[in-house]
Amino acid sequence: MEEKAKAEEKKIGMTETWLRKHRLLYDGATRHPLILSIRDGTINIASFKTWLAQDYLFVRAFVPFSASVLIKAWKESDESGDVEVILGGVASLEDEISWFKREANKWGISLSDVVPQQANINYCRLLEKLMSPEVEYTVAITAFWAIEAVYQESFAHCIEEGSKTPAELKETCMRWGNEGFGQYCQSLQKIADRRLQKASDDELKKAEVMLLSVLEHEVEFWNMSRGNV
Ligand SMILES: Cc1ncc(CN)c(N)n1
Repeated sequence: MEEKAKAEEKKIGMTETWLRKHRLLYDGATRHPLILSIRDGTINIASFKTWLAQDYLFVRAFVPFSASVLIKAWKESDESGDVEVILGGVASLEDEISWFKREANKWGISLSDVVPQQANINYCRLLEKLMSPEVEYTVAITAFWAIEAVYQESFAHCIEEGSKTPAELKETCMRWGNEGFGQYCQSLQKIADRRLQKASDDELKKAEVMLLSVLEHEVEFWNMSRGNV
């Protein structure tokens, strides 16, 4: 039976079907040693600072990518509600960038001196490719959901009961691990599932390959902090 029919039979979306199929890679992205070290309190602060500085640069590139998804939703979506959901995400990025600046200041990081590492350059390149008008909305929204979901799952794990996350890192974990962000990710997942249900086989293949690419880039992104271990 083809995957789409299997998903329908099990009453789960295509994204969940893919996450089950690629569990190992998804766990690699959401249960990375950096995340586990935050959760168990053994984090090396230099690793955290590397992640923070690199992620600031990533988020700056994530702004135009998010805007490009918004444009695709406006042009291609069959449901007007998609625009509101994505707009909410775009709007929150201004606050996120301000937060990065404050947080960097707190840790004595000069953001203007941060040089992007190769994994970051590669990931930002992927975002740029996704911004192309040739990339279908279905593929772009799948990537958008996956990028946000990895952070949500990762940081939510650090604030679950029993975690020993250091007090000074709790705010960072709350930023992506909070319930509101979780609901936003679920809304994105619903949009992606709705689009994938109607997608052609060719689009489905492209979206699945894109999901794998996002997960691989996320793992590489976390790995940058290993230079400090
Ligand atoms: C690498 C990365 N991936 C995802 C997110 C969440 N927007 C982020 N800030 N940085």
